[in-house]
Amino acid sequence: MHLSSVKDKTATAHRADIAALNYKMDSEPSFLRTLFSLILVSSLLDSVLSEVDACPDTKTGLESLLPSTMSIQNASIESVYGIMFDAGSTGTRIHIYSFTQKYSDQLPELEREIFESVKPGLSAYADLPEQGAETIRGLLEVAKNAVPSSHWRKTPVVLKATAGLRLLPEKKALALLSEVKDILEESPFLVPDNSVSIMNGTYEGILAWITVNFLTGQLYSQSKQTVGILDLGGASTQITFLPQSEETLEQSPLDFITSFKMFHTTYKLYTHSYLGLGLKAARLATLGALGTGAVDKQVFRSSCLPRNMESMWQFGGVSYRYGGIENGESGFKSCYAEVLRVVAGKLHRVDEMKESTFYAFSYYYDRAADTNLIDYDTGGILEVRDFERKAIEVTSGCARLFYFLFVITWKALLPVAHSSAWTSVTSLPY
Ligand SMILES: Nc1nc2c(ncn2[C@@H]2O[C@H](COP(=O)(O)OP(=O)(O)O)[C@@H](O)[C@H]2O)c(=O)[nH]1
Ligand SMILES: [Ca+2]
Repeated sequence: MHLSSVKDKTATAHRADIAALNYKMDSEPSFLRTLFSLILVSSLLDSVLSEVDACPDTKTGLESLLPSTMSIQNASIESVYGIMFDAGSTGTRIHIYSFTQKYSDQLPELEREIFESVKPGLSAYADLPEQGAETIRGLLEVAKNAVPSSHWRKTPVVLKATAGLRLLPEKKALALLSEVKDILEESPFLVPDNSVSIMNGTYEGILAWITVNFLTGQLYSQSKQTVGILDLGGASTQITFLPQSEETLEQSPLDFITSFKMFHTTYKLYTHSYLGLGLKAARLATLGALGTGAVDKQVFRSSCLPRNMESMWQFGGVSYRYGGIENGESGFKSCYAEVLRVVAGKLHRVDEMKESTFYAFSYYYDRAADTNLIDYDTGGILEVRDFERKAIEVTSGCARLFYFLFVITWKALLPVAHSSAWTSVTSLPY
């Protein structure tokens, strides 16, 4: 099964009837923008999120994650606003949404989204929580300009952190969140209880799956041919799909299967977030630099890099020197073996994925576009083996820094590393 995919390059706001939820990819080319918005808006509803339980066979209130619940606390027939921070491992992004509700008995429509981002992410300020929280203050200024002052006090603001903070020692993560909460509370916006937290990896996967499948029309179609999702972030990677085979349900680890009820249907999803196997965290592990902190003058070497290459790289607020192995091995084969050691024993593979269709985004998209596997503007359809082919190509070519990044991207696909699996690479535009 093929799916076309698009990348919405329009940075400008568009009108999208998210209430109707009847997007078809052909008829709504900018649906991907809406897609990410939905994930985030769903997350705005913290009370709802707290009902989602990752335990197997738990019925949840996920119906209420749908836009029908977006008439949050400040609903009226005028515009309503919501502010969502996505505190990712590589950057913090603010999404400011406005909705309109023409008639009080109708659902609100997404009218506009304003987006801004800063780098690095909060986790880079693990030892400087106040400074980290200041990055939020800057983004809140954008929100103050976007939301009319008459609406500030009724506009909820929520921050969800992902894998960067999950990887930090709890004390440091909590210190950051507490500073951030203080900054939000100093702002003129509405700060609901529990508005600043770390989102668990299972929610992250489920929300992305729900959103993609709503927007592709699968959840309310008769056939319910849902698609899986693959999200490759900086510090974690999520895979979520609806198993068709009993074998998958029976043979998967218990905590990979999550049940929830939505629209009178119970979904049993396979979902897992691999913490530490995001693109950047996996690269650190391959370099042997994970958890070493700032090591002065040490150069972390890998056969994934050209022999004579040496450079600096930053992740999570730490600078690393890294380079190739002079007079040593270099190239795809040895690089592959190195990366294999990092993922060995950590990945769960399921046979039925061979036949499945996935939507892949984040670094899957970025790297595929960077290496011309897909068009940056329109996305494309790929098979896992296309990533592999490209990895071989760039590692055996001239000294391209890319290739290190690339092999990891490909390895990170291993949860679905059956080369016949179709992957529709899509982008969630900024
Ligand atoms: N298109 C788009 N991509 C995003 C957005 N936010 C994050 N990304 C992508 O996510 C990747 C970075 O992951 P990040 O969220 O920082 O790390 P995580 O905490 O491990 O999920 C990059 O590929 C980004 O391009 C967004 O709002 N839109
Ligand atoms: Ca992310």
